[in-house]
Amino acid sequence: MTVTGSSTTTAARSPLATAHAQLSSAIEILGYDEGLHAMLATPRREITVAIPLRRDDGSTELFTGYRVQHNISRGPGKGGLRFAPGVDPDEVRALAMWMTWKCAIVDLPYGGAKGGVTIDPRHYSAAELERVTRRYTSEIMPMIGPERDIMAPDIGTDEQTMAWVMDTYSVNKGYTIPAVTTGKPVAMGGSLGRATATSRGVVHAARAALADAGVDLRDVRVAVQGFGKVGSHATRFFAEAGARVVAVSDQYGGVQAPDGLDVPALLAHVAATGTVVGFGGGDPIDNTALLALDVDVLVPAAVEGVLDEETAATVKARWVVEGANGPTTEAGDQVLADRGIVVVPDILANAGGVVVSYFEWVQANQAYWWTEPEIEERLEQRMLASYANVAHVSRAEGLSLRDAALTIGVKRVAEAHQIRGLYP
Ligand SMILES: NC(=O)C1=CN([C@@H]2O[C@H](COP(=O)(O)OP(=O)(O)OC[C@H]3O[C@@H](n4cnc5c(N)ncnc54)[C@H](OP(=O)(O)O)[C@@H]3O)[C@@H](O)[C@H]2O)C=CC1
Ligand SMILES: O=C(O)CCC(=O)C(=O)O
Repeated sequence: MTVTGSSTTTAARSPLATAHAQLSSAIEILGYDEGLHAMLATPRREITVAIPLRRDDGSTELFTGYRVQHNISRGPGKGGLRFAPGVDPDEVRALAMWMTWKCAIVDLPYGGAKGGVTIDPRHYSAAELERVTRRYTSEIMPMIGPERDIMAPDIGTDEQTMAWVMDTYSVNKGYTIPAVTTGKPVAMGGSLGRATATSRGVVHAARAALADAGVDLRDVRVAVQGFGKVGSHATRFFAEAGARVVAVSDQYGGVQAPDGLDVPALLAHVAATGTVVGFGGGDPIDNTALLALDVDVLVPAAVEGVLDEETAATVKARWVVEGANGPTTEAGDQVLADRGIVVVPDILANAGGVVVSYFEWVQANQAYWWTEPEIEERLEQRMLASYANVAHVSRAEGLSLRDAALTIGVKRVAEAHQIRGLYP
């Protein structure tokens, strides 16, 4: 297949190579032809923008930003904005493609999109990050909007970033348009429950997968890689549900305690120091060793590609529940499958965030706000129903959970194309 607009010569471990391999697998299972394959593999629209920054010290730096709308057949583009030093166009394309399948799997009226800026936010002041965010937003303005493409936080961005995007967009339009972003502060149109939604969804998905094997969450040991917005709340919810969280990490390193970490004390340590490293209630562990710990459930909740052919061979967990997007490479996936390890895939396991983003968008469009119990209940229903559907297809068709989820998502998107008359 020749795919225009995206590199097919990406290194075997790149997120885009992984995303393309996953799509190819779904296309083969579904028996779709090469024309449809090429269309589903190719982003509908992309923009690359230059972002000059006047630094606080008066010097100037230039950054590059991207927004990719992978698919918009089921509705507007939807997906996060990432600030990280490794952001490149192919990574954003992969992340946008995963958003398309994810939104379709949990049956949201959205396509898939993603954005990124190649910047390490740890090295810039809040005022500098605000200027970068506003310039990025101004540059991509023609592509976004509540009916076109709706942004949310991802790695290196947060609710403050979404407030700046929303304000920049609104000021340019001349009136307040809260529905252009989700994951905003609750005080200005954000939804209750969005900040914790991805993590709650991860725990719902883990609980459902364990239940399929007759295992209770209270009887498992969990390791979580990544202690940001997804990993930190997931750690808390696993512990609150009675699981024993025995290891966590961030990009500086990790901490383990075989009898279980004291999670409230760990959260207090991170609030005080900004890292899990140095927590007195455990021993140091590095990120690679964490993946190989003797646990029941492993939750990669940091970056892509950490479970490759080599590291997957060291995993001792029975379940890998993907909080991060794309943590497992194609080769890593095969190794895990060969070893009988159940992978609850990212496009299902971490969909809780976009589900509550959808709730936030609906609330903003109606200017009517739901209660937290309403949101939590609807999130749980959506996650469990989506998991049940994926598990059913997996059993009925003899597919891995990833292939089952992919075929559901890809099929729904292909059907939208066919019904709208865009294909054939
Ligand atoms: N936020 C959301 O709602 C959603 C996020 N996701 C995905 O979840 C993952 C995490 O996102 P999020 O929590 O929002 O991002 P954050 O920026 O809040 O946190 C990222 C975490 O990963 C750690 N990290 C970064 N690089 C590495 C590394 N090389 N090894 C180990 N840890 C590392 C960071 O460490 P440090 O704290 O030291 O910087 C931080 O703890 C991403 O894959 C994202 O796409 C998926 C769905 C929704
Ligand atoms: O909440 C959203 O809109 C998207 C979150 C996101 O970027 C993701 O699910 O990967």
